[in-house]
Amino acid sequence: MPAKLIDGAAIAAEIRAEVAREAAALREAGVTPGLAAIIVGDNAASISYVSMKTKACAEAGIFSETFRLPATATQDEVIALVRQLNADPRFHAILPQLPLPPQVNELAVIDALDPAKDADGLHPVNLGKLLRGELDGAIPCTPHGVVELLLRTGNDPAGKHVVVVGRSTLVGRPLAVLLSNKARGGNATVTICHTATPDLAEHTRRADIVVVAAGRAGTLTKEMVKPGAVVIDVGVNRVDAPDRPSGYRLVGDATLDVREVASWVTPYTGGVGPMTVAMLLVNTVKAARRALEGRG
Ligand SMILES: Nc1nc(=O)c2c([nH]1)NC[C@@H]1CN(c3ccc(C(=O)N[C@@H](CCC(=O)O)C(=O)O)cc3)C=[N+]21
Repeated sequence: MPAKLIDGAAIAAEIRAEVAREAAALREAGVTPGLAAIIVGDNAASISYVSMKTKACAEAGIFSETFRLPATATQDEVIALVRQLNADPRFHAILPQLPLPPQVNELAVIDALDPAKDADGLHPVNLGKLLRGELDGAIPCTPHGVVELLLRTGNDPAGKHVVVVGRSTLVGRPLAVLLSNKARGGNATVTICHTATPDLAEHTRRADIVVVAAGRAGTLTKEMVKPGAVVIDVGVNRVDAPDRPSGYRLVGDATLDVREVASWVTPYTGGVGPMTVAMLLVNTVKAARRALEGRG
């Protein structure tokens, strides 16, 4: 039986509707949740992603504004903008869209954020809280979205063996922490691998759930998946497609044939991507709630 496709777009819409109800309650209490997005330069993908995010904010009743700096902006200029937004009470969350130009150190920009306004959950204070199992702060959006996809398709990771392929600070490592925490969405047995792991297939074949977040097409193939396992594909890779007007198409880190053996898989689009956006909105209303309750 072919795998069922996980409808990330539908689950994300469900979460955005929950966020909209929370945003309405916050407005009722006198606080309009606000998100500030920062784009440095003219990267077309960044502009498109941020416009998806601000559109999602508008639909959920979250105020948002995008701040643009030229591609030549210095690190000090970016940090000055972050500090200005840290002090601006209209914004409860700040999103410096990545990647930043080479002259700007991304970690330095993230470190300059008020941890209470960290939309992505990437500030060291929030990553540290995550490691301590304190989940009241911002949680990295893509890992959080992966956990919600599992929970909301009846694939609670508790008691399962999850193999995460990819060790990035953005996805793989925070995901492994979330899955192993003693909390909702956690209690799994977690193995972290990467593309240089010897005998990667030996590990992935033992998994009840495989999450591929390696950033390389073809990382996970059918032979590497246990029959009936769940496959979550976080990868976004461009491959040449001369037949397309754009000249490329997007594929994940898993090959399509994993669908012949898995029980559930995420599609290349409409899977994890829309969840990343939904969880950004979750972090924004959580930050507004903390500010309202004086926990900011
Ligand atoms: N500070 C920061 N935070 C981020 O969360 C962040 C970032 N920088 N930089 C770039 C990556 C990428 N990212 C995506 C969000 C949504 C989709 C998404 O919804 N994709 C659609 C397809 C959209 C398309 O066709 O391009 C889908 O999967 O169905 C994908 C990728 C967030 N990122």
